[in-house]
Amino acid sequence: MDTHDVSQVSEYMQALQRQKQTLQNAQSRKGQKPKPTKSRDQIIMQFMFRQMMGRNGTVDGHALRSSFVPPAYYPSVAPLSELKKVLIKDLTLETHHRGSYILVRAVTSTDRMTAIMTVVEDEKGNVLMLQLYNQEEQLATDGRLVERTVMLIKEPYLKIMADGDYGLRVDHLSDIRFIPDHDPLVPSAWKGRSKGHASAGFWKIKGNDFFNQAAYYLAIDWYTYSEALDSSPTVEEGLTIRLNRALACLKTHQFDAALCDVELTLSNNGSSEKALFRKSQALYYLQRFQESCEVHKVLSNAYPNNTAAKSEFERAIARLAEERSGKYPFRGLQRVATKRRPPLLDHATYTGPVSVRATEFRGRGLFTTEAVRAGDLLFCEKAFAHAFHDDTSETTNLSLLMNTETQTMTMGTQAELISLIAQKLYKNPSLMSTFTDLYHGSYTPVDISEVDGIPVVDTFLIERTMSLNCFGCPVSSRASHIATINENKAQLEKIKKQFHSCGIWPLASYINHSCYSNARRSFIGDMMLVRATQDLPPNAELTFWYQTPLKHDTQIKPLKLQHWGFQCSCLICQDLHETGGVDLTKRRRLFADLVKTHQSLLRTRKQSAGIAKMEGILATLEKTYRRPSSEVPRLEIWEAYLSLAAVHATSSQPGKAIEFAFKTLKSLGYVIEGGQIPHTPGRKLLVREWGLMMDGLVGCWMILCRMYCDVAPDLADQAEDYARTTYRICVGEDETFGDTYSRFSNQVNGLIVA
Ligand SMILES: C[S@@+](CC[C@H](N)C(=O)[O-])C[C@H]1O[C@@H](n2cnc3c(N)ncnc32)[C@H](O)[C@@H]1O
Repeated sequence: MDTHDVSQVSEYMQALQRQKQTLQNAQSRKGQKPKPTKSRDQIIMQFMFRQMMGRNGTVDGHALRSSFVPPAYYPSVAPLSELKKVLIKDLTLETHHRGSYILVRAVTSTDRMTAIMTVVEDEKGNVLMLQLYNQEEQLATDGRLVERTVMLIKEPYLKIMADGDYGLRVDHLSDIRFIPDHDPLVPSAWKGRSKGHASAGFWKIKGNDFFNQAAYYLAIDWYTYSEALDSSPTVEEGLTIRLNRALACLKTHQFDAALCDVELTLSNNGSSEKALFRKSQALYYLQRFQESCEVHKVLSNAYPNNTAAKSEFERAIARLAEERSGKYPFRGLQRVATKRRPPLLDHATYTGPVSVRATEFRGRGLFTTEAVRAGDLLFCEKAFAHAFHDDTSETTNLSLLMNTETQTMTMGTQAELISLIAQKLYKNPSLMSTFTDLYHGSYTPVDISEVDGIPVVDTFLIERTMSLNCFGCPVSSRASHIATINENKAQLEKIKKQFHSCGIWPLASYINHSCYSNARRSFIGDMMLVRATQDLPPNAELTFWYQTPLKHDTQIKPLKLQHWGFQCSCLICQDLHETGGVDLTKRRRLFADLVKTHQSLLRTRKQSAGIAKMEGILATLEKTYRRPSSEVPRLEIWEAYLSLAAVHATSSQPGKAIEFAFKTLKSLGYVIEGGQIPHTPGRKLLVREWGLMMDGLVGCWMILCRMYCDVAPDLADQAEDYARTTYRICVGEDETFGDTYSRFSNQVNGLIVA
């Protein structure tokens, strides 16, 4: 949704076709034995040369990676004890070697492209390229994967790589294990100097050394040896080691594991200060704020002088309050979102009056649980995962993600988002169902969630789910709103690029699409806010746009929603479908004429002829609609009306300006009572029914407010209130309304920021 889909762009379609051809060629060799054309030394030299030479193509001056999603295959769900060891010579091309595992050792350092790459050898000294997908970047830098690291790959997949060489490709995090030196699986020829019988204290000190060097994964390994080996730690030592490991787990975002370690410590010593503190932290980062506060309560009673714990307690209390009330310090959120990179905000999810239920025809949907008013906050959700693209930075994480099976291509941070989700689930399996419950089309996942005590994470399930549920997002909807209103091309272009950032918001993912939507999403950093755009009764199904219908310069035609496998059947789409060919052709012609006349009106000083022409076209265009606008909004004409309202406001014609502002609102389905000129004092301005929500409507209400100041002052505040509500819906909050709009602005639409 709002991602940069380039599936229909010919330049990229060719790349997709080429990739398909490469795959087909590779498939034709499936099952064959590889015929190596390069010696071990040549493969290693070539890899090191590429490491030195650097990267591939650029887009808009930025390096662009291509990321190909291979044909989907399942992660290994077999316990290691059931797998048979094989060597490189036993592998065949384009084959998933089910029932086997291979043990390899890195013979080079790593290189980071779309995957982390290294050359590996088996026990016979034969070598292959190894491509590890979806791993966190630190894997290549924090000491976990260096020359001589031993790895076990379950059910290995040997493929022909893009350059024709052979490589082991690992897409699923749970298919690879990094094997410590002391492990019995490591062949004696590869073992370093054995430290197998050192004391628990020795292992702990080694772990602490790594911890102090911020090599947290290695620290965890050493702490773990001290438990696993026969080093007979004392009870005291065992508890300390667990506590240290819990801290290293917190540092590496393995909150489930941290909880597990502290729980064990607390079962021995229920009042351990460190264990309580670490527990409260793990719960906080798992967003279990209520539980975190409960642990903090115990902690603060037992250790009232722990100042660090006190401030963390305050933080947890603030999150709990947000979670319960939906009240946020929005101005502060906006400030942090524009400064922090990536713009990840430390705030809680608020779930308002909504719940997920089955719909009649479109799977599950999100419904109101009570009556809500236009502008009400339905929920404010922290991203489950968020991949940020910083357009101002020299380095980039942009990639072209291509899936030949689903024929889709997106330009942006989707490839990174897949990796982030995979890592999060692998590290915290307690969060698995939040993501895997989301809609994933026809993909059938494996039904095993854990093997040998390790979570099974299916990258292809993540990819399918991500592609159907991912939202493109700006850093702040306020910035996009301002750029839209200013029609600042350069800024709009920049904002559009920011939609290369994307994320997953699970609750929002249950909202189905309708062009005639009744809810709207906005973003502040990685928080998505969804507000009602209409007054809604209880049990109303919420809908928003997957794509904005009829954006500037687009044709009158239904949205392309094939990617999600449905056609919109809302009233607008039904009406478009039912409108006869003659009327539609006429509407298209008139619309094109309107856009042209509008553009020349903006360029000329002598506006009267242009205004008259536009009014004439609009009057004829109105006749091509069969149903009243209160039933079916008229998406093609509201902008022209708004423009005319602005023109009349500029030339101090309040009557005309108010008339066209009302026509703008009416064309979008609004039903308004009162407010017409001449005004009867005491008669209120009331939106009886809200129509479609557009950014431009804030300015429309501000035009009304300013005109009323002259001709019906008692209505000015009401119009401004509607402007504020409209702003709140579009931007997410209204704390910054006064910083953005004013009735005393130089611009007729009230905007006061450039
Ligand atoms: C992001 S999910 C929305 C939640 C989904 N309905 C569920 O059951 O989880 C997107 C999928 O919902 C369905 N969907 C959304 N809007 C729809 C609509 N207007 N008509 C039919 N199906 C729709 C499509 O299957 C689409 O691929």
